[in-house]
Amino acid sequence: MDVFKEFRFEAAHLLPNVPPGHKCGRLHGHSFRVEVHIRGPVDPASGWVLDFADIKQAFKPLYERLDHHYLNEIPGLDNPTSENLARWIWRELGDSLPGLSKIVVRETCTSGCIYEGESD
Ligand SMILES: Nc1nc2c(c(=O)[nH]1)N=C([C@H](O)[C@H](O)COP(=O)(O)OP(=O)(O)OP(=O)(O)O)CN2
Ligand SMILES: [Zn+2]
Repeated sequence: MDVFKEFRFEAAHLLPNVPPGHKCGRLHGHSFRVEVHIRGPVDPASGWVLDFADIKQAFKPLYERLDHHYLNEIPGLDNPTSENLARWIWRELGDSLPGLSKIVVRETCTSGCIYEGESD
């Protein structure tokens, strides 16, 4: 079964590799939403796959680095597309979250990406 926790943060970015005149080449901000999904069996004693609080704890250091920051200045996020942000979050969470199965990044109400690991 999958469980997930959603996080929200505010951040600024620009996309350095878009064609000249593209709106995303200009500095702008988003209220990003990120879902962190964990897959595993439901423990019969606790009745859960993983305590939601454990996901929150694992994401906290990333939240501190992302919220109200300029994403382009974060090492590894010099081209902070939704796709690169999802991959960066996956890698940064690393071994701290066994069973990590999916990262969903929503950049706006209408756009985002779903990342399910290095094979993507
Ligand atoms: N595949 C991707 N395409 C785009 C990304 C991205 O990360 N991956 N990012 C952007 C921009 O950052 C932009 O801020 C968001 O794009 P968009 O959905 O076009 O934003 P709008 O608010 O203009 O969306 P509408 O709902 O169409 O008004 C661009 N592309
Ligand atoms: Zn943007």
